[in-house]
Amino acid sequence: MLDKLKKEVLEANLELANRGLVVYTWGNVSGIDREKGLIVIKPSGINYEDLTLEKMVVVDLQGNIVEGEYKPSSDTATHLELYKAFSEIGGVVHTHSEWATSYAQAGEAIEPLGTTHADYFYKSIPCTRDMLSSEIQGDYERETGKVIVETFKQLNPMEVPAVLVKEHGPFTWGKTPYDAVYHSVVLEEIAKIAYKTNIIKNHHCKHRMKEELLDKHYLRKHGNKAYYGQGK
Ligand SMILES: O=C(CO)[C@@H](O)[C@H](O)COP(=O)(O)O
Repeated sequence: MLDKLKKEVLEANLELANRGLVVYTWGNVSGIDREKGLIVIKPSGINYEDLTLEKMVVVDLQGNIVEGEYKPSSDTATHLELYKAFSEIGGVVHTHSEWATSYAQAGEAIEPLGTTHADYFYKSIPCTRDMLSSEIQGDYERETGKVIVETFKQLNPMEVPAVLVKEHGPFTWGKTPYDAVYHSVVLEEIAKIAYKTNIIKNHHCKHRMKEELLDKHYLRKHGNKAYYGQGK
């Protein structure tokens, strides 16, 4: 059952690892067959290199295991909330990738700073609000999904296919599991570039080496003449 989707989800999980977005068993990818109302997701706690088609887990939209010997990812309830709320998505990814997770832990959105961002995400990439104690103590993963959906009340999830869950990490989505992984890879790059852009903007021109040291080294290497004087 769902052999094609299982293959897509397996390959998407392996792509996540190949792209260096996950360490050990962190993160997970799922895909949905909307006609059947079934979701294929990574098994919980299994290393990426040990993943096989047979180990993929099939659940229904209530999270009941329909097929598979392993426990579904501990984030399954979050994935399910997103599939229920975002009708156009076909795949969901969660990672703890370094740069996007750093923004999530800091509780900071990633603002659009250049065309690289704008090519993939229309507006800021939001960070969710603080979770309430009742949400944390309750079904945290389901409540995480509901808070993500709440964050997108005024946003189109197909225009901004990513979110930073505060004090946790990023979730991305797309029309297919591969599409969702693609957005995770792009998100990580954009987070890295955004951080470095902000560092440059806040610290640039505040520092310059000593002029005499610049002169001494450059002129010593270039025959005591500035390039224009070498006549070459
Ligand atoms: O966010 C978390 C833990 O903080 C999870 O995503 C783990 O990183 C992976 O859990 P499984 O998918 O293996 O249950």
